[in-house]
Amino acid sequence: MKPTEPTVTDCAIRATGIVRHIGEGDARRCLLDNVTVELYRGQAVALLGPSGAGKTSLLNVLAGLDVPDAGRLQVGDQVIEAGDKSGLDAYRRVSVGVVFQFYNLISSLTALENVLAGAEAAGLPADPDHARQQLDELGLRGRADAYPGQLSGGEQQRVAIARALIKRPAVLLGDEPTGNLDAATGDRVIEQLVELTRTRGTALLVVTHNEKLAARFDRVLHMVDGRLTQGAAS
Ligand SMILES: Nc1ncnc2c1ncn2[C@@H]1O[C@H](COP(=O)(O)OP(=O)(O)OP(=O)(O)O)[C@@H](O)[C@H]1O
Repeated sequence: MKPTEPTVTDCAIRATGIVRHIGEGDARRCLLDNVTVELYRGQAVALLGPSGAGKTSLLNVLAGLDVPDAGRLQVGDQVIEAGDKSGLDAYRRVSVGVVFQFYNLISSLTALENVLAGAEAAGLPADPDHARQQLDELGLRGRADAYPGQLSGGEQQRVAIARALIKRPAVLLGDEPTGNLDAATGDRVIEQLVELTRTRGTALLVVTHNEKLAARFDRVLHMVDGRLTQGAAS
């Protein structure tokens, strides 16, 4: 079931007028050209576009990993202007979870310890019961004490999702989170992500090349040459 039409108060994060360049002098080029986008609580959004369109660049700005040259991020009452480093650090730590194509789990830590590391990075107390519950929610009951090397790709990605969600971020971002998985496993991971988005009221944005997967989302954004061409308004 799709969520009801979002209202302005359902906005989890708003990025306004985001501009990002890279390089100097003649080599300077524009990666993000005045991008404005809103993500809503409980709404799953896919970001499609050709290779080099700027999808990862946008995700990295929304994740607080890259600093834009201009524009602002707004989450709840908090407004972070371009250049506000401490605001961006707090935003990244508290408000955003990110999952990547290659999971980025710490191989010397168990699944449970990886999830606890996600809580600690957000300044939350390490609560093993809560971390176990988070793993259970992702269908990983009984796998908490396994190391990443003992888990399948799909299981590792679900641990990475649990690690990102343990702090209950306002927004969860995925950069090709199924890119390293077979089609059936990728499908199940997306299904779980969309389901969790709805049950928890998190906003979800997933970069994908896969148009079939994109059809599983509530809304699809298209990016070309650093601009959102379709779907930026909900
Ligand atoms: N650090 C960087 N230095 C130089 N160029 C960069 C850098 N990061 C990105 N680019 C360039 O910016 C453009 C946008 O890259 P980006 O990774 O955001 O695109 P994308 O849409 O995610 O592509 P893909 O689908 O292939 O992952 C590309 O032309 C890329 O080569």
